[in-house]
Amino acid sequence: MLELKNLVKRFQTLVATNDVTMTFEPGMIYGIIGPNGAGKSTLINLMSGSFPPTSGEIVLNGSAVQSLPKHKISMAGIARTYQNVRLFDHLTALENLEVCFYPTDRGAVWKEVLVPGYGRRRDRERRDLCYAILELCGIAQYADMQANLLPYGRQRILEIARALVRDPAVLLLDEPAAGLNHNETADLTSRLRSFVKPHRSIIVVEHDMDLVMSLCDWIYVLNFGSLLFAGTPAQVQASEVVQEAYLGTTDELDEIRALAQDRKANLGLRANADPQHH
Ligand SMILES: Nc1ncnc2c1ncn2[C@@H]1O[C@H](COP(=O)(O)OP(=O)(O)OP(=O)(O)O)[C@@H](O)[C@H]1O
Repeated sequence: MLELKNLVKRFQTLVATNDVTMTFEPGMIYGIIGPNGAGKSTLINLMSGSFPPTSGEIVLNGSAVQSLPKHKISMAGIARTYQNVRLFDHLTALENLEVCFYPTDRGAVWKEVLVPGYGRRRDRERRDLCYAILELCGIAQYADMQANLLPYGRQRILEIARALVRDPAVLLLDEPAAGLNHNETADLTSRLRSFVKPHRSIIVVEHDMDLVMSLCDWIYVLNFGSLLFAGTPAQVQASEVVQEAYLGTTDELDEIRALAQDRKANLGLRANADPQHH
């Protein structure tokens, strides 16, 4: 279980995260929504250790992790993806997953010397595991293709596949549907459901309301850095406080949907125009 306790993040005078307390139970998919600048990305950056909170606690399965460096938070079981694709462009899809094992390979060097065949067997096991994750993500046919040559939608799934390699307790997805077309988004939605595990929470920050409402078990709504509302998708949709503060009047809902679509399309165009983009 992941708990945020009275989390605060200040950037000079700006309070980007204002006394936020949230709980994420395993086996559930959570959405974090809110208007532009509400503090969604800041929250993901805090949870994944990209920067430390000004105050408050982040507790993963009973241990406070807010002071740990980013790689230790990742090893503790919090994995993330980014708004923009950050793959190793010139490695294959499979290699992009395999590299996740290397920074924590201490001790294995001795075993490779002392135990005949150890290195080869370990590499094969890892390769099989990575291939199985590509299969789970529906992209095994791209295993040997250089990452930057994959279609954009597949690159986004590959990022999620990479985040799954170490079997994380928490999977943080920052705008996973950005740049995806309608069919790709529908495919992503059903795949994300299959990534839920009894020991894992999935947390999605997303502007695509259809995806959030159809996918998430529980939604946290942020506004000006503070937690405005928490509830099921139905409760969020019915909430007047959310409609007023976030969605505006119900008449504006279609407009907001159209804006979200534009944003997705723009991100997709940008990514397609620049496959080297990080
Ligand atoms: N590194 C930073 N330095 C200074 N201010 C920042 C930094 N990161 C975010 N902010 C500010 O914190 C506030 C929250 O930003 P954040 O990106 O978390 O919002 P968001 O809800 O993710 O927005 P969007 O939906 O547009 O991505 C904004 O006012 C933003 O300008």
